[in-house]
Formats: sequence, structure tokens, C-alpha cells
Amino acid sequence: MSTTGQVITCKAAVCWAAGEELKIEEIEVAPPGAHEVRVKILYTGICHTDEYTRSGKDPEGVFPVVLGHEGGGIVESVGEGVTNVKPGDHVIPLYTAECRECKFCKSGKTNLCGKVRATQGQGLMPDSTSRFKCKGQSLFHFMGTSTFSQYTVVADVSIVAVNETAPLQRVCLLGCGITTAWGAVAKLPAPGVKDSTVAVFGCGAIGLGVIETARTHGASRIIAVDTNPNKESWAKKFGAQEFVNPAQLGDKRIQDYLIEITDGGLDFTFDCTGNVNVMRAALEACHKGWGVSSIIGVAPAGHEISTRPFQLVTGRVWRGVAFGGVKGRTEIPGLVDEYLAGKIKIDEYVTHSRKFEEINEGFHDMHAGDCIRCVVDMTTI
Ligand SMILES: NC(=O)C1=CN([C@@H]2O[C@H](COP(=O)(O)OP(=O)(O)OC[C@H]3O[C@@H](n4cnc5c(N)ncnc54)[C@H](OP(=O)(O)O)[C@@H]3O)[C@@H](O)[C@H]2O)C=CC1
Ligand SMILES: N[C@@H](CCC(=O)N[C@@H](CSC=O)C(=O)NCC(=O)O)C(=O)O
Ligand SMILES: [Zn+2]
Ligand SMILES: [Zn+2]
Repeated sequence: MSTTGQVITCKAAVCWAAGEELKIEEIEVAPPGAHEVRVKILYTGICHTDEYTRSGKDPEGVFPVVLGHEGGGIVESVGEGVTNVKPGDHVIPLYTAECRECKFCKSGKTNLCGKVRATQGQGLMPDSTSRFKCKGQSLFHFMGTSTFSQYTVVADVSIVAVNETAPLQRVCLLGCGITTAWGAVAKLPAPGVKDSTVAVFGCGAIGLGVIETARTHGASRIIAVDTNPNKESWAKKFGAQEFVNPAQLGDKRIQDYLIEITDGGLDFTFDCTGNVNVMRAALEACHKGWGVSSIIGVAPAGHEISTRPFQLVTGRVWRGVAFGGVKGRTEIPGLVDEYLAGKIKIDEYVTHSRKFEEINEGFHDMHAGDCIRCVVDMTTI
């Protein structure tokens, strides 16, 4: 029986309040409005940003909410005026929209579309309402995606169809982590990291992806930095030649050590931790005159970065990047094809798989130190 135009009752993992575990609830998902798409989510990754918001560290966090932004699914139905996807398409929801009409999209300078960002940050659809209800209460959306629900509704500018032969339990990770890491390196202005020295701070999925992309883009030397000694073998497997544990340097600061072993500092550094002290170290480990440091990590509410302005006066550049600077509707289909052609790794990041009913264990996995990415099968309930 067709569900088009009907309210769908399904299961979702609801976070009722900051710091609480998720609770699997029966929820009602309204049909998509104009320029909206309802998606059956089959798989979702758990990203550290989901945990960041769950824990209450996100200044934009609103509750009760359906978290999740690294999903893969199939279009169930579309609202009026939707032309970019159709029922049955295999899709990846995008937390960075791409409307192709706003001043950001048209600038050619950024992937940060402005079309739905304001309401997305409030946990609402573009018309400032929610499509989710639980026990009569409205639930907030998250990052315009809410992939921890068996059905979700997203704006049409926030979704892309991908090659149907691609396994959704793998390419869902292109919804955030792997694309973020790939773009942060591959989309640097030419010549990028080719023949350059690189240091990557934090070797989770993001850091490992940065290491991998730096390797495939011809970096001459890649140094991985992580306080977790178990990450050394991971970093080397993805392409780092050296591994430094800052906790083992005694009184020496990590930036001073890196400057010492690289004849004045790195050409490129990347923060993949979200720790503002690490962000500072990554900037200060850059070479005078030309070193570029990219902030990828997301810092808790109230945390601020600082350094001596002299670090910038003397030619180091501090930048940040969201979703790797990638325009999702335009570029993700190509990344899926590159994965299918064996040019981009995804399988290697998946260390844990969980049933939907085990989603909280998936969050605990992230804290155990041996989890790179956990993929949740949304069809097990
Ligand atoms: N800008 C963007 O678009 C995106 C940003 N993010 C953000 O990127 C960050 C990284 O994500 P992810 O890779 O999933 O996270 P992980 O937690 O898996 O990886 C971070 C790694 O850094 C290590 N670490 C912690 N403290 C330090 C330190 N002081 N010095 C060196 N290493 C340290 C951690 O060790 P341990 O395991 O012991 O904690 C861990 O190995 C997060 O802040 C996430 O929110 C994610 C996706 C997109
Ligand atoms: N809401 C937070 C900031 C969260 C943040 O920086 N998100 C990243 C993506 S992290 C993905 O896992 C991002 O793309 N930000 C750009 C955006 O427009 O949201 C806060 O308010 O500090
Ligand atoms: Zn993420
Ligand atoms: Zn736009």
C-alpha cells in the first residue's frame, strides 16, 4: 500500500534532553511539504558531532531532537515542486545544502549555502515547523537530516541521488566524515599538498581521511599526532610515515617539537580534534611565511581559539572548513563513483556495526578509543 501523502509511524532514536541517552520511540513522520523529500533511512553512521550535540556542548543544540547526519536511504515520496530526486532513488541527505541560487552558492567561493541554514540551525524545516511528532509532542530536526529515524524529511536542496549499485551501508559515510576529510585536502588551492609536509592532529575518521587524502595527493611527509597510542598503527596504515604522541614529549610543547624535526615547521597542518589548545598548536607548528593550518574539529560552546597575532603577521594562515568545502549535490555522486572504482577508501573506516536497537552502544563505542566509524542498520526493528 502506498504511503504517499500519509503520516508514517516508525521508530526513531530520540534524545529528549542534553546529556541523556537516546530512546527508541515510535514517532509520526508527516508527509513532505513543497520542496521537501521523505526518505526511508537504511543506514547511518554516528559522527562525533552527533555526540557533541547529544552531550550538550553544541550552542545550537535543541531538544527533544532526532539526531544523525551521516545517512543513506531511499526516497519514499516527494513534495510539490521537487525535481532533483524521485521515489526509489538511493540518496544521501546533506547537512550542507546546495540550492545553486543563493549568494553563497553563486559566489564560487564557498560550499556554505544560505538557503535553509537559519531554520536548520533552529532544528526546523524551512517553513519553521517540524515533520516529527512523538506522544503528541513536536520533535526537533538536526542538521537538516535527522538520520536516526527510519523515516526523515529533508529539504530538496539537502539531498543527492547516488549510484544505486553503491552499498548504502558504506556510502552513507560520505554524508559527513569521509567527504569532510577528503575535501579539506583535495580542495586546497593548487598545488595543494603535493610535495609538501603535513601534520595531522587527531587520528579519528576525520584525521585518517586527511592522512589518506594527503598521501594520494602527493604529500612528501605526513606526521600524525595523537594522544592515543593505539592510533599509531591506524595512522601508518592510512599513509603517515611518522607518529608523535604529545603526551610523551615531557615538558616540550608539540609545536616546538614539530618545528624542530621539520626545519622550521610544516607546510600544512590540520586540527581534527575539536580541542582549542590543539588548534593553537597546529597553527604554531606551521612554517613561517607560508604554513597553512585548517581547523576541521568542532569546539564546545564557550571555547575560543587564541594565539599571538605575530604568528599570523609572520605569514601563517589560519582557516577552517565545513564538510570539506564540498558542494554535496554536485560532487557527492562523483565521490561515490570514485569509491566504486576503488579510488577512495570507505570500508576501511568501518570498525563497528550496530543494530538500530543498539544505537546507544554505538555512542559508547566512540569513547572506547578503538572505534573509527560505527554504522547503524536502521532496519533491524
Ligand atoms: N568541520 C566539519 O565539517 C566536521 C567536523 N567534525 C569534527 O571533527 C572532529 C574529529 O572527528 P572524529 O575524527 O570523528 O573524532 P575522533 O574523536 O574519532 O578523533 C579525534 C582523535 O583525536 C585524539 N585526540 C584527543 N585529544 C587530542 C590531543 N590533545 N592531541 C592529539 N590528539 C588528540 C582522540 O584520541 P582519543 O580517542 O583518546 O580521544 C582521537 O583519536 C570532531 O570535533 C568532529 O565533531 C566532524 C565532521 C565534519
Ligand atoms: N552548531 C555548532 C557548530 C557545529 C559545526 O561546526 N558543524 C560543522 C559540521 S560538523 C559535522 O559533523 C559545520 O559544517 N558547520 C557549518 C554549518 O553551517 O553548520 C556551533 O554552533 O558552534
Ligand atoms: Zn559529522
Ligand atoms: Zn545556496
